[in-house]
Amino acid sequence: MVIHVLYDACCPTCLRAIQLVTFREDTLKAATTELHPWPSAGAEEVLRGMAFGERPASLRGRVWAKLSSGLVLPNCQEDPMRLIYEMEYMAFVRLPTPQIRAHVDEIVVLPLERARQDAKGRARWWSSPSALRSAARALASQHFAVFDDFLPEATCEALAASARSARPEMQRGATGAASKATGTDLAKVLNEPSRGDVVKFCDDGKMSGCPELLDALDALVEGLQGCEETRQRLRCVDWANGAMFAIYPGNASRYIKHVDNTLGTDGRCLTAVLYLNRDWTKQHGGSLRLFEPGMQNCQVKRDVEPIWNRLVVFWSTQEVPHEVMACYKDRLAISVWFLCGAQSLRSREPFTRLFRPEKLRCIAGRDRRQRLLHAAANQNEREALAQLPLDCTFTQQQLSEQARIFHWRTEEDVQKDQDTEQDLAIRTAVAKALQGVPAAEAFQAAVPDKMQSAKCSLPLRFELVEDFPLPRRPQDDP
Ligand SMILES: O=C(O)CCC(=O)C(=O)O
Ligand SMILES: [Fe+2]
Repeated sequence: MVIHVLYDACCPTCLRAIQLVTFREDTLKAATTELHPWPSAGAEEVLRGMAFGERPASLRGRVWAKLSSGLVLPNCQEDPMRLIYEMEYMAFVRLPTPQIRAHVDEIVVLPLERARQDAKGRARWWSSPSALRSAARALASQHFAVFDDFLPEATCEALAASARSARPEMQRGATGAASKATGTDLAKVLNEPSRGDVVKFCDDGKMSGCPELLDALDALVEGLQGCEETRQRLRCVDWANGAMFAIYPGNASRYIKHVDNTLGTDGRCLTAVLYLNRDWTKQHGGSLRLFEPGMQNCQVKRDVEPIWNRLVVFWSTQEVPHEVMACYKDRLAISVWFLCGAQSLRSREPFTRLFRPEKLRCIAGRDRRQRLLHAAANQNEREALAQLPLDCTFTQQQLSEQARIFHWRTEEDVQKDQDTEQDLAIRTAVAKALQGVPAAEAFQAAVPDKMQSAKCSLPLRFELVEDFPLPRRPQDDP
């Protein structure tokens, strides 16, 4: 299980990228890659193993990698950190120990499973007070909850049929980078192997099965709002976007580890995903992998298989980094995000979406105006909100005014606040190494002591945190 890396051995840019990879491999103290200079017999062998569509026309000036899942990462010479991310993942990822597994099952899986069985096939079994309480406890303590048999069978069938008929219109799912890219950059970002699904948003909620799905999800969220453990957190969660139909089309497609609401500014509070895959087995891959809190955390909390009529809900925050593991068969998922009005008021994009009823609906038939006012932090904000039309596009002048009243912050400002000194140091070091400074030297200067002996196993790509507590390997457990 290694990453096969093919590179043009005569290209200086490729060689610098490979130097960085070699440096990281040494400091990881784990064999994660096999390097194949091109041209060579070894490189030809790896190329022969690639499906026709994945094979580069030529490796001149290029670094390509083939991951152990079979997925191909093209053009790593442009961004070697993508490859280093994969190496770090292999070296650091820790599967749940039997103890973690038992603990998570005890809190999250078993209570809801018991409630489901006790309900003996009753529709909306999850809406009983005791089931809701179990779900609220699971969310509060482990940040996620799983519900099997969530919808009536006929609704699932309708949704699956909707997905099949929408498939020709589905487009590659976008990662955060897409919002900043334009033109050819955008095309590149949308062809990323980091996210391989095709998606379609059902904004008007009219696709067959959608009204029933949204109605059930609203009822669930409303139920959770009545539970002590989740009441405060869901206090201003009155909003939801249209359902996103997503198909991962096999071929080792996946969605790498991420947090939905990365900066905690886009308004998303709770993620709900319904899976509609019959006869799904382990061989098909495609589990939703949930990690312990913090993007740098490599400890897996639980893998959830995307089986027919299973709903998983989790916080959209840094508490739940997650990924979709490589899929080897079509995998259908429908996601809906529930948003917090109070958070949405604090920055421009989320704010303006509150005034676009065709993009963002108020859940459970609630009154838009009333929920807007409820989200306000003070009288001044309430007065401003009371005057705005509920469906409006803002002029520049209006936007400046709202920015002042609601103290909007830009993503860049928030990102800067969240960047640690080490993040900056690493970015600088990587840039230097790519300009030709020997990697050891670049990192020595930029991250003094951090890359030395005992601490050298820290992830580069994730935040470098002082004394980062590396989860223990399962076999280290007493
Ligand atoms: O399909 C899934 O299991 C989760 C997808 C996901 O993480 C996302 O679209 O943000
Ligand atoms: Fe996600």
